Amino acid sequence: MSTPNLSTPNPVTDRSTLRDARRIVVKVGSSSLTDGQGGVSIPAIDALTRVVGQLYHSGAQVVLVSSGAIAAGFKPLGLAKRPKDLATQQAAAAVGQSRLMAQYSESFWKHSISVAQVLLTAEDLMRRTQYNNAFRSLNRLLNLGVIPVVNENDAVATHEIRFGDNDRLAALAASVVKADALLLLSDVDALYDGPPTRSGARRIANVSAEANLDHVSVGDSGSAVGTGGMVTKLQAASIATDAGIPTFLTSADNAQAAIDGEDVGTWFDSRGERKSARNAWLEHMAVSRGRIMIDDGAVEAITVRHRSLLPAGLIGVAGTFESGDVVEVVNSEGIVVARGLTNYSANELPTMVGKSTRQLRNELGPEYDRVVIHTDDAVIVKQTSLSRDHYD
Ligand SMILES: Nc1ncnc2c1ncn2[C@@H]1O[C@H](COP(=O)(O)OP(=O)(O)O)[C@@H](O)[C@H]1O
Ligand SMILES: N[C@@H](CCC(=O)OP(=O)(O)O)C(=O)O
Repeated sequence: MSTPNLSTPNPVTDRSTLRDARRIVVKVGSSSLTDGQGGVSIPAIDALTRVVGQLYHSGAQVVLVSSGAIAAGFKPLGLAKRPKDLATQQAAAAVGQSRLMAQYSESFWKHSISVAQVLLTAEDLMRRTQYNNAFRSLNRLLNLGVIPVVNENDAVATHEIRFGDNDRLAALAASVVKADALLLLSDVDALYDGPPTRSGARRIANVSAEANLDHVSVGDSGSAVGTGGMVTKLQAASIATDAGIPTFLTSADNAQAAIDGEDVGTWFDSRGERKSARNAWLEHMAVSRGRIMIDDGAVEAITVRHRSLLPAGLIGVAGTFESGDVVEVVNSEGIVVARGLTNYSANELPTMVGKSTRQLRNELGPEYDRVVIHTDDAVIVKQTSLSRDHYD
């Protein structure tokens, strides 16, 4: 595994981190921005921009990840409720997104703040060059004193290339811009140990390790416009905290209290080490082109001893990839244990399976005296059983 390029000695457990964050990603859900009938809620956006504006004027750089395009677009299209089919959702998003942006521009301008619309698809973060572009553009906007308002590019995103939820998009954006904190604002004031509609559900104030979630049951969205419910918020918190970014979940109404360090919401501690953006990209965003299957000895070597992957540990290869592409490394049961950049193509690897580097050098020449995946080009994947990608 690569050595993280930034490190903090202890996990960040202090709620004042939010107030002190110099760069922060704030994500707000559809139900907190729209009126439920398919229109933008001006009072809600005014209230949000007041809080975010205060953060900004205290010296923080803020990226706002805003949902609500679809929820703000169905009334103007004459629809009574959120459409279910993709084409109508795309149409509603195209209409709603411009209405949302118009309101953001007006509300933020009352605080002398300019905003910029940044629409991303999952693909923009999957390919390394596009990922670098996204970073460069967001970074420049922030340094120019602009608040980027990010949403998924719903008007063109198809099922295949969709994030589908802005919670994970926000966590990935936080990693892209190397944020100090992620603030998730929803219609619920905290994570509860069960859906909050269940009587006796109790607030969880702090999550310091994934084990704290063992007794927690989460459900779908409680509103007619939200997507993902609490599941995607926990995924987002996991992505961000794993990348060294502490995460706070509360309601839009509690945003100011959260920033003031009050005992509201749920605080997710970062897991100590700050991951390099490259490793976060490899683990969560990069699209893999194939799979390399390895034996138990190789699994131990790369996941426990952090060694490079040698051809001797290979047991199989699937997919179509070139040298330099991202591949998943799976154990003999097909469970993904790592992701990394391969030094060989899918055509070259089958002849190398199980052979020592010396044997390969003798048989194929000195250019085959290389590891399959260098430890600096790999990330170890925890508890992943499903692949996100598909191969022929
Ligand atoms: N364990 C839980 N704790 C808190 N909320 C939960 C839980 N399980 C399900 N939920 C639901 O998740 C909803 C928030 O998700 P969602 O509607 O997608 O919000 P948003 O639109 O803000 O992204 C809450 O309104 C709540 O009904
Ligand atoms: N990109 C979509 C929102 C997707 C989404 O995650 O919504 P939400 O659960 O309200 O944060 C939109 O703008 O309508």
